[in-house]
This record gives sequence, structure tokens and C-alpha cells, in this order.
Amino acid sequence: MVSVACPATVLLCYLAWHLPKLIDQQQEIGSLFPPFRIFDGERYDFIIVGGGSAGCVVASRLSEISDWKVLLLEAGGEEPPQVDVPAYTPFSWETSVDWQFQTEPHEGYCGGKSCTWNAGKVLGGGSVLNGMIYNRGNARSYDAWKKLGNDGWGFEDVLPYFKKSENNGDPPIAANSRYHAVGGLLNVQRLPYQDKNAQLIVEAFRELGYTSVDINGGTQTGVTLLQFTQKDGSRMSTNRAFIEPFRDGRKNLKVVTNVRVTKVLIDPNKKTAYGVEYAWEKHRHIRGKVYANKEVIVSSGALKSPQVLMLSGIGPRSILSAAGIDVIEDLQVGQNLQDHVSMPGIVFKLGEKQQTLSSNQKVLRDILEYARHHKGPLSGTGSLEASGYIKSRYADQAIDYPDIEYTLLPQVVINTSLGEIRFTTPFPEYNRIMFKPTVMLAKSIGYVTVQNKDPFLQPIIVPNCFANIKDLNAFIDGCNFVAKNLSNTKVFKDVGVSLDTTPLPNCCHVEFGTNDYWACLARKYTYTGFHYSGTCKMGPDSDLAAVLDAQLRVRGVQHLRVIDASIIPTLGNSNTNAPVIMIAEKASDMIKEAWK
Ligand SMILES: Cc1cc2nc3c(=O)[nH]c(=O)nc-3n(C[C@H](O)[C@H](O)[C@H](O)COP(=O)(O)OP(=O)(O)OC[C@H]3O[C@@H](n4cnc5c(N)ncnc54)[C@H](O)[C@@H]3O)c2cc1C
Repeated sequence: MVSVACPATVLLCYLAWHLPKLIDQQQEIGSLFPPFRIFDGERYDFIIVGGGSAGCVVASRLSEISDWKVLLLEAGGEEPPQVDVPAYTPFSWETSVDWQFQTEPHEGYCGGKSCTWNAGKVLGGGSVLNGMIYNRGNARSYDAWKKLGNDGWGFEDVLPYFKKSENNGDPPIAANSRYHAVGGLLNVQRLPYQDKNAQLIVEAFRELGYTSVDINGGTQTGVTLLQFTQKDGSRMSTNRAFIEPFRDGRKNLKVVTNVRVTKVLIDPNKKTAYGVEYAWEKHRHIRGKVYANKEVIVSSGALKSPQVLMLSGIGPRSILSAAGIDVIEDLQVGQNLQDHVSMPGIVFKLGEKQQTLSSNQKVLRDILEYARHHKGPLSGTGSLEASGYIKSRYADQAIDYPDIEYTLLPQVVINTSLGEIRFTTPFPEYNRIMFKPTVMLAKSIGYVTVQNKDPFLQPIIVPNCFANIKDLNAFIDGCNFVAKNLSNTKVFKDVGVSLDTTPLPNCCHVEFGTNDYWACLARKYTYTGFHYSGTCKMGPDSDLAAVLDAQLRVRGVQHLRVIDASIIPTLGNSNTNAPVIMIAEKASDMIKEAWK
């Protein structure tokens, strides 16, 4: 099958087959050994549940105080080395470092079936699986949080925390010191290898009047060559940036992987958290309890933090009672689920000269070049490097607040005697580009809840995509911009970049390129933006749906905070890794202030 599909690129096919398997094998071996580093009954000052984008930052910052004993517990394994390679990003998806959550089927989206929602189950969490795009979002998104009554969360309040982490490696961008900084733990930089089509895409947007912008600077609407969370051609997850440099040196920081927290221990009378129950991920009967002198911090991500809270007795009374869980605090945990929604259906065919698929010899040379110097195509992400931010006609045209982001995913389609075969290759190897219009100010709200009190069952996820028709309208507009404007640019036409007008199978009953066709794609081929958030939102006392206060403390319960994407009250117009890191930086300072 492999040799039928791509005789000239056997090595690419081999990588696509081999790398995910290698990741699975490594995780399996890593999980065999019991967590010798943790013992039932131990005491710490802070226990952090989940070593993802947020949890790694919080553990790192709190352990700066040498008197504080900090424990970070992560359900997944150690970060595998393959994920360091930017080009290999897609090979970690749907492996054992991915929770592979399944949404509830709904006729309004995902073609009536479940969609897979990928999320990191590994030290570093989402920052290990993600596309590494560094995007903070618009100042208005944070000002909206403040306007809701979350004091201290306006853009001017949070900007110093973005800068605190940042080590910006591109001097022309770093020079704008109002927005950027150097010297932080997180390297943010353009990729060493520039994809030839990324520049072409920038030119196409420019032909339509969009200027090149630094999306993390003063203006967001426009086109850009993105900055990524990487250093010298190697991914920089929050594990690599915030934990690895200190893991051996700090005696007060303990990081334990392959251990799942099954419950936060809360005194029901005093309503105070005092520890957690855990189970070994591989042999679940091996369980224990560890205790926190100061606080328990839940950083399990927007799809798992609600589950951890609910299993501990914090959540909507009706749901907990139905699941047989004793209620400690009746809060709207799990509601307010938000995401950016998209679809993978607008594809451009590339002329011969624009295709980047390599021969076996070239693939081998690229591997060697990366191994020796961390340079060459494997240090890149192909067309993903470019991105456009536009205002659909439903956005406020008077202000700079784009509501559509284009993610430009490389694709490989090979024609064989058996028909078209699509497969995943390293990002910089492709012969098509998928323009994925993502609705960045989506209004539809879903929810996440527990199946029952078993901590090993996946949560129930109901995204309610396109429940608000405004999201569908913005999406259709985003599609029309690509199909009608971008596809007609001289820049694209000159080099033979043309729209693939073959309708996708489930929408071939509708005329290609019409609004009805785009709507059909949206509903049949719904695709997550991977930006799950909002499920333990912060809010003022007057907001009865708020789970946390603006200090991220769980309402009505002492010594318990949530710090991750779930605290977001309204999802802004950016990817979420940078905002989550900012949230963790700010929250760490809040904790230091509270216990000084
Ligand atoms: C495929 C993909 C691509 C993405 N691309 C981008 C991008 O290019 N740019 C961007 O900005 N954002 C991107 N994102 C989104 C971004 O990475 C996430 O929003 C971010 O990582 C979320 O951080 P978090 O700390 O809230 O949760 P996570 O990083 O998911 O961390 C939660 C951690 O808690 C652990 N955990 C869960 N339950 C338990 C438990 N009971 N006990 C112990 N541990 C537990 C999990 O295993 C996980 O490691 C992407 C996400 C994905 C999945």
C-alpha cells in the first residue's frame, strides 16, 4: 500500500508510519515503572494537578521560593524527543501523548458523529502537541474580561506577564519594547527554515491590501510570518522552558509523571482543600494520598479540570447528585465551554514548482541536516508559517479586531490507480495547502460534564458548534474571502496555485463555492480549533455562573485554585497557548503575594 501510494517518497511514508508508533512504544515503556518518586502520605506546600501549558509554569514559578515544597503530578508520560522537531508535529496527534477526547454526536456538526478533540496527555500538555504558534490575541479580548468585573485582567494588566516569560529571538520584533521582551524562559522566534510558499501567501494577502503585521504588536489585522515557541529549530514546550532547566537542581520541586489525580481532598465542614488522591496511570489499583500545607492547584486543562472538580464534590448539584457524588459546593463547573471552530475543506492545488514533496535521497539529506545542525526543512512547519487575520463583514469594521484567522495546513494528496490517497508527512513536505478559516470570536457555548464518578472515564463533551448562527455566517464569509478573493490574486495565478473545486463527498449534492456549500462543509466536516476553554470561568460575585474569583480561587472553598485555559470567561481571538502561559505567570505571582 505504501509503495503503491508514493514510490518516490517511501521514506516519507515510512516516517508517517513509524514515528507515531515510536512515540507509543516510548510512552508504554515509560509507564511500566511505578512512580517510585512519590509515597502515600507525603506532605508538600503546593500540589499542582496537571503538568500542561499552565501547570509547568506554575510549578516552576512557585518552586523559585526555596522554602516551598512543590509537587507537580501529570497523568501522561515524559515528553518524547521526536516532538522537538517542528516538522514532525502532526505525528504526535492521536498517539498515546494525546487524550483523544470524543465529542458527543450531534446532527448540527461533525457530520452527526463524534469529533476527536486532541489534547496533550504528557508532561508539557498541549504545548507538546500544538502547532507552536505564538499568538496573544487582541487587547480588546482582555479588556472584555476586565469589563465583566475581573479586576486586574485588562490588557495593560496582563501585558507584563506575557513579557515576563518572553525571550523574543527576532531582533526587529523584539525592538518594539512596548510589546516584547528578551530574557524570559520561553523562546519565541521565527523558524530557522522559511517555507517558499509562506512568503507567496504573504504576497497574495498584500495584493488584496493587507499589510504585514506583528500580530502580537499594536495591530493585528493583516498577514504575517508567525513566531513560534521554539529555539534553534527545536520545539519549546512549557516542560522544556519552565521545568527541564530546574528539574534536577531544585530540591524543593518534585515532578511525577504517569500519575492521575482522581480527586481533590476537601474537608466538607471547613470547605478547605488539603490534598489529593492519586492512582498510577498504568496499574490503577496502586493508589495513594498526598497532602498540601498551603494549596491545591488544578491545572488539568479545560476538558479535565471540570472533571477533577466534579469528582471532588464541586459542580452543579443536579449533575453531582445524579453521578452519586456528595456535593461540597454547588457551582456551574463545566458550563461555558468555548472553542474556535473551523473546517478543513478549502484546498489549493500547487503548480509543479511550488510543490515541496522530496525524493528519498532529499528526505535523508534533510534528516541528516536536522540531526547535525537543527536546520533545513525539518526545522520548519511548511505553509503553517504564514497566517492571515481578517475581519469578516460581521466584524466591527471601525476597529482592529479581526474575527477570522487562516491556518494554512500543508497537505499531501497522491493520485494512484486506486484513486486519491491523502496522508500525513512532515509539515514541510506537501503538494496542496489547506486554508482553514477559523472563527475566532465564536459565540456558541457548550459544556463538559462527567459520565459518573469513575475518574478513568473520559468526560462528556458537548461543543454545540454553530448553535449561534453568527458563527456560521462569519465562517461562510471567511470561506468566500479565500475562494473569491485570494484564489484570484495574480500572485497565485502566476505560479499555478489554484483552488481545488472538487466538492467533498458529503457535500457533493450542493454547488461548490456557494454559501450553502460552505455551510454544508461547516456542519459535515467540523474541525476544532483546539482552543477549549472557559469551563471554570472566573467572574465577580454578581456572576452566579462564575466558578472562580479573579484571584482564580474556587468560590466557597479555601486553598483551592484553578489555573489553566478553563478560567477564561470569554475566549478571545487568539490561539490559547500564549494566553494560558500568561495566566499561569500572573496566577503564580498572586499565590506568592497571598502567602508571603
Ligand atoms: C493539536 C493542538 C494544536 C494546537 N496548536 C496551538 C498553537 O499552535 N498555538 C497555540 O497558542 N495554541 C495551540 N493549541 C492550544 C494550546 O496548546 C492549549 O490551549 C494549551 O496547551 C492549554 O493549556 P492548559 O494548561 O489549559 O491545558 P493542557 O496543556 O492540556 O494541560 C493539562 C494537563 O493536565 C494533565 N491532566 C489532566 N487530568 C489530569 C489528572 N486527573 N491528573 C493529573 N494530570 C492530569 C494532562 O495530561 C495535561 O498534561 C493547540 C492544541 C492542540 C491540542
